[in-house]
Amino acid sequence: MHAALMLVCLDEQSLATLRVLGEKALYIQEIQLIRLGLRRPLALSDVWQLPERFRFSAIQREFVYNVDEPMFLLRAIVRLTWRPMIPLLALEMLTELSDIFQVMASGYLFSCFDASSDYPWYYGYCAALGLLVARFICSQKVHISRHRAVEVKRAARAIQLELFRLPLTRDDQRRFGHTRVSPWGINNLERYMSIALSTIATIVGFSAKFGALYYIVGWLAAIPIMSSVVIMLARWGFERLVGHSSKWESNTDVFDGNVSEVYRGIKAIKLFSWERMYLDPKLRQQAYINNDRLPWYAPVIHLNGSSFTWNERSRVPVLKRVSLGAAPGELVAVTGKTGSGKSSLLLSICGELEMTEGTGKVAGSIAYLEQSPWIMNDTMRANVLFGREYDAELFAKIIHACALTNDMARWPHADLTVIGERGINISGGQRARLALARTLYSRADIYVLDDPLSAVDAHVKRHILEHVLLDSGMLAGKVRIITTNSDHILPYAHQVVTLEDGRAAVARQTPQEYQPAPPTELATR
Ligand SMILES: Nc1ncnc2c1ncn2[C@@H]1O[C@H](COP(=O)(O)OP(=O)(O)OP(=O)(O)O)[C@@H](O)[C@H]1O
Repeated sequence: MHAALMLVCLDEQSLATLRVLGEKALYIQEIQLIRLGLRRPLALSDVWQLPERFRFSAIQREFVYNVDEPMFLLRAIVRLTWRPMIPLLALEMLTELSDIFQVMASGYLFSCFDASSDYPWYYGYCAALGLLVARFICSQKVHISRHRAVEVKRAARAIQLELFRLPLTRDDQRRFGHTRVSPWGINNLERYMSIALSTIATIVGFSAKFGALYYIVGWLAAIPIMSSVVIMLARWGFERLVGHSSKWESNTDVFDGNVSEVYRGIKAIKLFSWERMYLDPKLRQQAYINNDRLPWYAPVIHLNGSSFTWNERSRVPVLKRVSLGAAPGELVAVTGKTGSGKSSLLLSICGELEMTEGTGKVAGSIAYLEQSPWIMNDTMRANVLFGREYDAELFAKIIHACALTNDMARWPHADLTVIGERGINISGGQRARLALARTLYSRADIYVLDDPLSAVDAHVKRHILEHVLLDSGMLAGKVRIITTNSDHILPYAHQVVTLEDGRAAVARQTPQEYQPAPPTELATR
């Protein structure tokens, strides 16, 4: 039965697929893989290939994403499911008919035992054989619906992953969040699809049964159908009567749903070997650029009445009941007297301090710039890259933004000059800008910068404000939390957090537009 199911459901690759399935049944591929693994380390290409229609390329061909088309999702579902669903529905119909045939065959079989019956001798054998075959077909009902569930899962996963991936590959403004499909709808796609398809299967099954019964008993066939409808209505009414779940229950449902959604997504990527496609560096780069197009994945900071302590034992809070939120594109300036807890607030956001009270959420990758940055005994370039891949264009952009171009020109080997303990000495200002460049190169979602301008002179300060920190700079669109002991940055911030004895007063404001100073030769310190 399984082989029959595979044969009718698979496309032109069915024979190859069946061979693979046969090998799988005998564990031939696993044994070969183990033997290969004993000889040398395994690579991704050593793992056996999936059948063609399960491959990502096949799914991409079937699925054409178009946000302008209102029925695109329905169309995608139909395109992805109709081919395997038709034979499955036909088989479901066959099982329903076998149900009826079973009753009829039993009737014939019993009548053969009647001494007065004038049926020929082989009639009973045929009825018994028919009964056996009908019972076998009926017993396959569960496998057919399981097969349907697998098909639904595959189609739903493919659509979900494409809905997530495709907007990342686009440069235009067709955002994921702008589709007509809500995130909740996408998360529950599999459930909706399986409800819709089982409804279709039920209708098909009912029709088949009704047709067969009508053929045998005429309009009396309507009685079981009517009773099924009455039972369904009664069940629906009963569920409405007692099924009002509490808000807590529904919130738990949403939470559970989201967590299992994440697990299912990971499983699907692994199961269908789609990692390679997701590891495409171009896609990752685009995902980084378009990150703000995904509103529910956007990096955020949200502290609600949160207290933090340095000392896990005494739990004396250094920050008391801080409430603070920051969204992408916001610059938050943190100010206060020395020792008021500015650095502690930044480290709390980085997750370094223990939260003793309240709630807190920080979503997104964080780049942290400490007050006294550490410089490696290595080249200037290595100090900026910090183990990351060299991107000449980005590197040059960052060097200019951090006002390091002139310094680099004066060093004997430019960016390959060795600096640090045994290299040339660099000033405090150069050290600060080098560390800032390293922070920028990390390309994080959230930038947590502890007094980045404290060691640089007024000219350089203006340059960095304009080219890096403010809305005109490289970090525009990012969450920026910056501590400062001077007033330079405050007018340009979206929020000003004033700390006093660990308590935070948060003031929202409309940031002033930065007026760039006329270009001058940058002095370095
Ligand atoms: N690593 C640490 N371990 C224990 N306590 C610390 C630590 N760092 C800071 N503190 C304490 O936390 C409190 C706030 O210090 P924090 O460095 O956050 O202040 P600040 O406002 O950043 O000061 P400054 O402007 O001088 O940098 C101080 O009482 C300090 O002693």
